[in-house]
Amino acid sequence: MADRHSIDRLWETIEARRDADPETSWTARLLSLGPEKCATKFGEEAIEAVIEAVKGDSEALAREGADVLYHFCIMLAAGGVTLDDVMRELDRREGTSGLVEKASRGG
Ligand SMILES: N=c1c2ncn([C@@H]3O[C@H](COP(=O)(O)OP(=O)(O)OP(=O)(O)O)[C@@H](O)[C@H]3O)c2ncn1[C@@H]1O[C@H](COP(=O)(O)O)[C@@H](O)[C@H]1O
Repeated sequence: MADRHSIDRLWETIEARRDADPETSWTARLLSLGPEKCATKFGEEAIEAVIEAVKGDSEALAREGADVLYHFCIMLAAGGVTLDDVMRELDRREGTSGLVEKASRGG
């Protein structure tokens, strides 16, 4: 099983690559393109994962899922949002059913 904290290490790597040479780092190259391009790239990767999910190819979905998580972190980093910000929001929601939350909004 993957280390629970591998996404934390990935985030640290992304932050460390922020000012790296775009010729030698894909991360630095993506971030140098700006928030819009990074968000577009995330959307493309998400669609590739959707395609594998619909096809029912679980190995391909796991690979595309990794691409999605990496490019999600890139989009956050480009937009000035940290992984901790997202985790704090998840923590805040922990224990509240989506059904209860939706009902509280009249849904
Ligand atoms: N997790 C990743 C990771 N996941 C995906 N990718 C790259 O994201 C790129 C996606 O580009 P493309 O859209 O061209 O590829 P594609 O999705 O296959 O699309 P098509 O070829 O079908 O068009 C590929 O080059 C992948 O290698 C990643 N690049 C880097 N990382 C992590 O980031 C670290 C730092 O990488 P560098 O910044 O490159 O040093 C690495 O050590 C990894 O831990």
